[in-house]
Amino acid sequence: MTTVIIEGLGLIGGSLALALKQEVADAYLIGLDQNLDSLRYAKQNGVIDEIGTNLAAVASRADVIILATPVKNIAASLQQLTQVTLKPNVIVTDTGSTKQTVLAAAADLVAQGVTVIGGHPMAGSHKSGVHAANVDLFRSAYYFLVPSQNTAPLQIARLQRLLAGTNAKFLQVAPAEHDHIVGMLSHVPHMLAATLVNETTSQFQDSPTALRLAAGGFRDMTRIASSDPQMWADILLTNTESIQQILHHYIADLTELEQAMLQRDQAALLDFFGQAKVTRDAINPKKAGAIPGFFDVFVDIPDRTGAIAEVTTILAQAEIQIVNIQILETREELNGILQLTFASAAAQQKAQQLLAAQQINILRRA
Ligand SMILES: NC(=O)C1=CN([C@@H]2O[C@H](COP(=O)(O)OP(=O)(O)OC[C@H]3O[C@@H](n4cnc5c(N)ncnc54)[C@H](O)[C@@H]3O)[C@@H](O)[C@H]2O)C=CC1
Ligand SMILES: O=C(O)C(=O)Cc1ccc(O)cc1
Repeated sequence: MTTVIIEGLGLIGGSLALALKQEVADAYLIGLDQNLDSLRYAKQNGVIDEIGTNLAAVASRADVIILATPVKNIAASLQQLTQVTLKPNVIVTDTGSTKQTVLAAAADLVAQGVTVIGGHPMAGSHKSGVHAANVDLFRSAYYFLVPSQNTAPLQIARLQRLLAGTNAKFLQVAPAEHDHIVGMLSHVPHMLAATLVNETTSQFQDSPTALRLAAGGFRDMTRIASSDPQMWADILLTNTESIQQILHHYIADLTELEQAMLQRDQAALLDFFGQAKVTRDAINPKKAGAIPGFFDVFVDIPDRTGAIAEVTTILAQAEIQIVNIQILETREELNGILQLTFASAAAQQKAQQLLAAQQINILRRA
């Protein structure tokens, strides 16, 4: 039996639990969470086998311990584990979005000879909680592994085998390198998304309905502003240095752009937007592994009762799982657009074929 403890049964912990169960035949999962409803839901739905009381009480039984709470709590749990006698071969890993803080908090545990391998799956969602957990969440996404000093390569290979059910692509990096990469690709973009929403709300204070006019670009850029505030506060407080450096570059870039505009420097403006377009066009949106790694189908929905149910029934009958469903109100007087998100390219393609066969109008994009 492989006993796995997962602390934090939210979106990420819950999805990892499902992937582990699928891959590791003898896995026995003990779940811990401050939210009792999540624990009960996880037990009732077979996500875990046992509800744990507290980490210190169950840790000595574990072959693997996965910490999947917000980052500050991960650091606290790593400290807590120094007070427990763990199995000699145990692997302690986490899913936190920042790694220098986590690995620094693990130093005492590592000094005791415990294997600590930081982890960070680069897939997720703006949704949270165990109800949003999905066995396919990490498929084809990158999954950073950040070993501590002196980690035995055999232990890294063992962890990768245990996590093989995620179907993720593992990538080993050092803590500082990790924090800089995700600072650029994830943390600062989240700050910009939230700033866009807050600044716009504040400027539209006297016309609260103006936000409804937001077109596709604003919606695309701000989806991630719906993410969990606690998680993002922790991320900023634990990757401060990398984020500050990146922000300095952004401020300089925006100032330069402002100057080019004020000086009517058309060549500089064309160069600025041209460079961005060339790079953005080269990112293949269908290529998995980017954040968030989702596969969308956009459907034209006539404004009549039951139209959405027709679409979802066709997909349900074919047992195609919809990861997310959203009505886009980009064209208010016309038909609505239904955005259906699937977990894989195969599911996306099958859905497209089935809907088209039923004369449902598939749009190339929203
Ligand atoms: N949401 C995302 O897209 C991604 C998140 N991560 C990281 O994974 C970790 C978990 O994130 P999510 O699953 O999205 O969050 P979540 O909010 O869905 O789940 C976190 C879970 O931890 C529990 N929890 C919070 N504080 C606790 C404490 N002190 N003791 C016990 N349980 C506690 C909560 O009740 C919740 O069930 C975070 O460190 C986050 O930075 C990593 C990759 C992607
Ligand atoms: O939803 C999105 O686009 C994300 O950016 C998901 C995400 C959030 C936090 C991470 O540490 C990694 C991935």
